[in-house]
Amino acid sequence: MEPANLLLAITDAMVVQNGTIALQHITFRLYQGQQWAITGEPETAKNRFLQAVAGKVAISQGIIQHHHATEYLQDAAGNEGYRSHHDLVAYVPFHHHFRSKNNTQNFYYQQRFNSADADDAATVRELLNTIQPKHGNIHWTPERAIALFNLEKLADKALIKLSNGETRRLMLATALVKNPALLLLDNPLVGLDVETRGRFDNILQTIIQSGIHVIMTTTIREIPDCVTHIAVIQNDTIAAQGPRDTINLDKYQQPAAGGNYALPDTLRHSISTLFRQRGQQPMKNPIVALNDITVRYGDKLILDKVSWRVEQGEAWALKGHNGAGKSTLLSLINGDNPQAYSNDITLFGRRRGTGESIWDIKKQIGYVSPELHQYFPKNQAVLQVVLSGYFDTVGLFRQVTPLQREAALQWLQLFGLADAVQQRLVQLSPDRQRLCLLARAVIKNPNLLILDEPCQGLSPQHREFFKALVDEIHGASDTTIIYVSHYQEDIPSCVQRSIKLDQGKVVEKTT
Ligand SMILES: Nc1ncnc2c1ncn2[C@@H]1O[C@H](COP(=O)(O)OP(=O)(O)OP(=O)(O)O)[C@@H](O)[C@H]1O
Repeated sequence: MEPANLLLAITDAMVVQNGTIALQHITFRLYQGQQWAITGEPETAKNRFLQAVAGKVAISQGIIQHHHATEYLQDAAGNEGYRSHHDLVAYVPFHHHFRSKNNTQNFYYQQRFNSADADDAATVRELLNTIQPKHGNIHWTPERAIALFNLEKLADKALIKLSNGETRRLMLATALVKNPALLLLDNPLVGLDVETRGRFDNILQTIIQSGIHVIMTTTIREIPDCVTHIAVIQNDTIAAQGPRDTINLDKYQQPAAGGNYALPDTLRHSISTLFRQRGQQPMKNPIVALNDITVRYGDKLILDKVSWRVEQGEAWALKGHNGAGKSTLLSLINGDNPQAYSNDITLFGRRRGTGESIWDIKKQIGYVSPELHQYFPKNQAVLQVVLSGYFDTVGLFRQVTPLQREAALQWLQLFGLADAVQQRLVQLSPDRQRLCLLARAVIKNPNLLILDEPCQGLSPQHREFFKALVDEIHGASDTTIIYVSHYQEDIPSCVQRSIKLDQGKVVEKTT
């Protein structure tokens, strides 16, 4: 007989993915009143842990018992309808799966910037109103969830129009409106700005006080105060678990997270060779010149008289809160926003709207962003994804040369993805998918690298690796860099200039 306060029991579970063991010997108990953080590395294993509890991946050995649902399932006896413990579990994944109103298509990546296309998308409130908890115990109404996540001003906005951070907040609200007993959060702080992260502990407290139990994956640096218990994953199993004050987290911090990561000499050599191999065409300055840029959708002003000049070889941080206008600004530079034509923009020494094609612009730019990651078709092989970076397409539709193929394999090797070359992107965990897209961004040795939250969801080790890589690329070439991050410590040291937006206005510039 299990104790009455045992809510979830996992016993000797194993998860196998693509023929490889992702997790094994997992034994875990969640008791009433406990809130758990699952930390450690790799991201894949943490992610699979949550997915196994959520029932998104099957365990191939062991048992998972949802005792929290016992009463709910017993109540069903004789009742209409099918009941499952899934009704009481809400899982917030890294990526959203919001669909258009007619439910037939996913959004596409530039859709947001073509506002006329957005009519098919439900609004925030409409989406929340469609969620019907299967049980009668409703505390979290759509309005309460909107208030908790500060979504009031966005409530009547189409989902597609939301910024990355706004979307993350909506995903959390969506899960809450399901009124779950168990809330599973996959890296919930990722993509949130400093202010929202500061409020996150209070938000979680409020959720917990309403009777919900939380299990979240997170990095060691970001375990919220209200977490009572910690499990540390190492490789494919739980290396330590227990009450928060009994776990010596220092033991599990990767040394690389200290910020002194140095690329091994062999890697540095490979990078400068890869960059020299292709060379860059001489460029006309300025790389970017924006003059009094204004972007508006309906009566909403998104960018308000923004001026900014970026010269070749400069490295800039683009800062600002969620919804400040950063991605919109970048969409003007990388050719994804039709409002570029009605503004005074010069790119790579040429005024926009003077006969250049979008492809002329894109071929100068290596780009990665949360939106690109979200919408990138994930059924292609990793090698193809990286190779598509040569052609600025989101799929590989052309023949590649043996040299290009060789370079792609080298980049994959550098990014630690050599074992995944033939796998489809979807088979990789989100952090490895991100690495693959980063390799895709750098492969053609672009004149301008636009890195919009490139480290989002990466492990501390991968983050440090990537920062060192950007420094190396910047040192080895005169690549211009625009870098967006909500974490100061994620910005590589070569990035010395910064511009900050607040509600679409430039409020700070450091040159
Ligand atoms: N087509 C559109 N119609 C109306 N509003 C829009 C549209 N596209 C974007 N917005 C709004 O413009 C604002 C700026 O969005 P943007 O994605 O540029 O922000 P951001 O600074 O990149 O935010 P984050 O840090 O969350 O990624 C947001 O409030 C967003 O909801």
